[in-house]
Amino acid sequence: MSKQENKDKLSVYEYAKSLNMSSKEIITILKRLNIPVNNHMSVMENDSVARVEQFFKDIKSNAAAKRENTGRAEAPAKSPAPASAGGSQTPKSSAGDHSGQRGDQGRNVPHNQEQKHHKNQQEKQVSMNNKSNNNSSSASGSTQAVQERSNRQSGGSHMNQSSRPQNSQGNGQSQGRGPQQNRNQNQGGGARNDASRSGNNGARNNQPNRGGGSNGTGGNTGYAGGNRGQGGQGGQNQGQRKGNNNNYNKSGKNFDDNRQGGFKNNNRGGKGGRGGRGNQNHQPPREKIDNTPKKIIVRGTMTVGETAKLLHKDASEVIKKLILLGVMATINQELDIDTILLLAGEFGVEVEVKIPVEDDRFETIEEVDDEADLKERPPVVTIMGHVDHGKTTLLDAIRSTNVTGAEAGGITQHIGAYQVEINGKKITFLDTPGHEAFTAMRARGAQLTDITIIVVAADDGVMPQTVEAVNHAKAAGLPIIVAVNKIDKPDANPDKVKQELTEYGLVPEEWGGETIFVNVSAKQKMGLEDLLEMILLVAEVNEYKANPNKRARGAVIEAELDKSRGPVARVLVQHGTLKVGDAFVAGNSFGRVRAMVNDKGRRLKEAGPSTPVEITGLTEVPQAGDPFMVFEDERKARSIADKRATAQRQSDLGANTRVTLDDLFRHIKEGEIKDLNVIIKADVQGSVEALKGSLEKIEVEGVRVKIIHSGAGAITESDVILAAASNAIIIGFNVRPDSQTKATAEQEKVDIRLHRVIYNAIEEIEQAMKGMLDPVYKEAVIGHAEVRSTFKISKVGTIAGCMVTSGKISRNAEARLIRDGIVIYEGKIDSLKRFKDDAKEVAQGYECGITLDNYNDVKEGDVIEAFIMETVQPK
Ligand SMILES: Nc1nc2c(ncn2[C@@H]2O[C@H](COP(=O)(O)OP(=O)(O)OP(=O)(O)O)[C@@H](O)[C@H]2O)c(=O)[nH]1
Repeated sequence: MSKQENKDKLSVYEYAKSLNMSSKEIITILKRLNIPVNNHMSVMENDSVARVEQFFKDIKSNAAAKRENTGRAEAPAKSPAPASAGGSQTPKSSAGDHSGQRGDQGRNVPHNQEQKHHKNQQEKQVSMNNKSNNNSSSASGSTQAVQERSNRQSGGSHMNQSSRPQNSQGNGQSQGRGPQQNRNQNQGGGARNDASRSGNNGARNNQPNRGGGSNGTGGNTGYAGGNRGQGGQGGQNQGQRKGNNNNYNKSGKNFDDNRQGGFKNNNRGGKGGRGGRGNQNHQPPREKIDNTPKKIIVRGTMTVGETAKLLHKDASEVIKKLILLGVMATINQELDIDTILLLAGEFGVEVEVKIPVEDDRFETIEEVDDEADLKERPPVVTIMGHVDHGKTTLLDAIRSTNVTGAEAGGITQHIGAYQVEINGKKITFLDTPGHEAFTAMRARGAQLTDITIIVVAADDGVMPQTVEAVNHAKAAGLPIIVAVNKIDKPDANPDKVKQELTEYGLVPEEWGGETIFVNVSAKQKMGLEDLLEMILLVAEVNEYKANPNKRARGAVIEAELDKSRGPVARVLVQHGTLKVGDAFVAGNSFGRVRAMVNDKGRRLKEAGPSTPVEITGLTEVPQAGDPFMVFEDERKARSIADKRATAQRQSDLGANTRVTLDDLFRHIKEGEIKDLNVIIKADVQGSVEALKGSLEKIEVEGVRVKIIHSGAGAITESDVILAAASNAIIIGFNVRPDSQTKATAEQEKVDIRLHRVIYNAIEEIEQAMKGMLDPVYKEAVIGHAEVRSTFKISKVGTIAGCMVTSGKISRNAEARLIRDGIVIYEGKIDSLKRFKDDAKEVAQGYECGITLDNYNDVKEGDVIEAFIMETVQPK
């Protein structure tokens, strides 16, 4: 607890995270305690923390007292064996961790497996405490603090049964720990750190997954968890959270492993006593013969009433149990699966969770493999850079010089990517150079690339698209290697390139930075080996790995309809191994791999991670960037493809999933957004810098503005694609998108905000982040007219002879004059005439004369955009 106080003030979110709970749960508790709280970003005052802690304690002690009573009443003569005393459950496999653990402490048995479990247990405890216990040493005092806290949350509760009889035996847990146990504690801590760095803690630790309970990080079982004293339940619940992924991966077998299997395995942890390991030899005999089922199957959330029915209990009995678990519920209240698991555990009922995995959204299935199953794989590289700086030449040069001996002479085939070999290691190059293609793929959800090479011509230096490429690579969070090309040219100046790139955060290693620069000449084939070696170096540092021993998944690089072979897809296998005969889904199409050819034109039977292959056997042509995955049979693949097609149709019609300023606050409130990604385009660099500087200073409740790209010039399609891929909004200052860009933005649902006053742009963002943006008016462009000629008439000014090219121009609309994508005037239309007559409006395809209010510098080729301000229904 004292550690808690030492902490700097945390937000609800951070606090919840430190307890492995959700913000929602903490907010519920705060509300229940009448502590004012707004959302997950609200600050947790020390007092609030203390009260929440107290709340946990109260619940815990209530539960302990209650259990003690029940324990006495139900099993007075129970064996002191720790696990069996814990009420109804003696965990089987996964629960074995907990029970074994308790046993360990008492017995100090240096049994390997049990130690492992023990370690896992510690890991979990520590990881739950990651805020406060980083410094916690092996001293059992601090251990106790750690445990105490973890106990409050979830599985830890079973450790905490100090009030229970069996603990008299197992009290070594935290106080009487022998040296060996202390060491374990340390190991646990260390492991936790590792794991959490990888963002993967539970999963990694879970490796054998036998100990679902202690391994799972799903301590997020809610404050209710504090009550559950039963190890088995704890195990059950936590394991289930993560078990989903782990089971999938570790099995090494394919299909079903991501489904209920995961739950099922872990659930056994919740089962009372059946098959308990070794020393947990006796299961407490059921005291009363009742009709409580041994096992229930849960397929999703249920109301209290439904749960009670399933458990063959009275609703009142269930509600009572829930109160003890810290959940105030009415009969019609929905219970989430975690709570149902807890509840069932309280009644000693095993739960099998059968949540239909959304196979149709298979790209979202996260797979976490056992470290042991991961094998090194070739890095996947994309080449980007300014036009004519030599991307294609470089790709060709690498390809032609680095084919392996055996393959030399083979006919190379364009399959969207190719592999070269150097020093016995392979590198995969995607051979559609350019950041647009790269980001377009990313926008479709395909993250194919590991490393980007930015090609800069040494005689030309950093150009606009070089900067774009750098920003696109950075937005994707990828390592960058700079290939300074054309060094054979007499006017080549590689140092200038280095100098220029420092401005964009790419500082060469020799200047103290971290970016690798390699001088090459694609044309003369100089420096290519260096470049490849540097790629391998980056790959080595980043340890790109994949598990080849599972069903394949990856993404479509490109696809087309071949006259003789039907739909052909070129895919990059990213995980697993793709085999001829595999049934698969690619995007919304499906098929069975009929034939598979590599980039050398050779037929393959199998293709492992990072291998590009061309496959035939599809029913339709998928799109570049579509995810693909292998399924157990064609029937399944067909049904998934169908579902995906339907879902896509619906989402095409449906809501906008991209962030917009109008719904930004909602995203922030729901914790979906940590950074507001922004792309800035302005007429001059000065304005870009000014906007950048001001926007970067904005911070509202921990959410910051992150400028992912900026530049002077019109808003381009590439900007829109980057925004779509990075969930960004675009701010245009005195610039406009052209019509094609606008159409793409509409299609991709990218929010473009155009301003002429910097202050307004900043204020708009700030207000949106605070949820105060309530746009009453929104601009609606009604038409465009192109200036075909101009006439100067004294006293009137310059009349623009125009052709209305889209929509209409209305006399009372507002107008802006655009020259080369840049807004040079914004104001009112002064007069609108058809021939000599005043006109109210002029439609597309008609000529008209326009004068602008107080503005005469109109030139041929300018575009007049007419717009009106419309009221917007507040969302
Ligand atoms: N001297 C010299 N010329 C080169 C070198 N690399 C490429 N070039 C030339 O530069 C021109 C452009 O090369 P590309 O490979 O087409 O450039 P790119 O970046 O792929 O161009 P886009 O596909 O249009 O974006 C060609 O005429 C090449 O022959 C080099 O190392 N030295």
